[in-house]
Amino acid sequence: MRLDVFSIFPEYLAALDLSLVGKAAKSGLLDVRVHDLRDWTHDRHRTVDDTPSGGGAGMVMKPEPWGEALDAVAPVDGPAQPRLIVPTPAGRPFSQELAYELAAEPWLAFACGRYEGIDARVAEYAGERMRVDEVSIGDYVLNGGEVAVLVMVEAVARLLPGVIGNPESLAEESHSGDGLLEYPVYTKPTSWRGHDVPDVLLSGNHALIAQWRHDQAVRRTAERRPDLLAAWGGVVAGKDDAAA
Ligand SMILES: CC(C)N1CCN(Cc2ccc(Cn3ccc4ccc(-c5n[nH]c(N)c5C#N)cc43)cc2)CC1
Repeated sequence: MRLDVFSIFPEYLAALDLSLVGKAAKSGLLDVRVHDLRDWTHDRHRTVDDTPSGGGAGMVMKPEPWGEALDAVAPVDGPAQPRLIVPTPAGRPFSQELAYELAAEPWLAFACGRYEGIDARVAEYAGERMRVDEVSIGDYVLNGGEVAVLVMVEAVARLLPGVIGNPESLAEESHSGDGLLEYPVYTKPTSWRGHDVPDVLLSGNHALIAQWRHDQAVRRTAERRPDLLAAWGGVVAGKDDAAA
């Protein structure tokens, strides 16, 4: 997979050189290219913003640098086009489902806006030749799209074959698989500062362990994400499961 990221703070994306995404890039599973949007400005101040049409607070990102950047990186007459992801508070919710969908794409491009956002004509223009998704990572306000891109790239990259060591763990995660939050995890020592690993996990009885983990997942989901529990609609083994 090829990933292009456009930002006026390219150093913000240095985190993509680290850990899981960094290893995937070094191994050739990912081709990550970060671009400074100001490379497509032509004035002395490398201007990327201007006042909002119609008035209002703040500044809006000018369309010209974006148009030139997209044309340079994904030429109109090129052999392929990326799927363009534009983080915005007004976007469709990012989800594990969308992460899986994006993980199947050969080429993604991310447009990191700043100020009050990007001139709307940029998405319109790009939409004439590539799929454009305006996406939000949650109902809270950030100052720009870079953090959202780091979130989405990590969520997508870890789904790519060969990126994480144990693909089986993907099936048991929250927001994947059975729709429940995952159960609490423990490791050694079995007793730590007066807190013990639950006995069932030391029993060696895999059926009991599986049931306990399921019950814990249902309880956690009921406590923290009742909306997921409703969607899950699964059979709760005992009436006390969710309350246990
Ligand atoms: C009335 C008028 C003055 N208000 C002006 C502020 N408007 C909302 C507003 C607020 C902040 C920003 C800053 N910003 C610039 C690019 C950008 C990309 C993503 C996000 C972002 N925030 N939260 C998320 N989940 C995001 C994602 N994904 C934020 C971004 C952009 C836009 C609401 C209207």
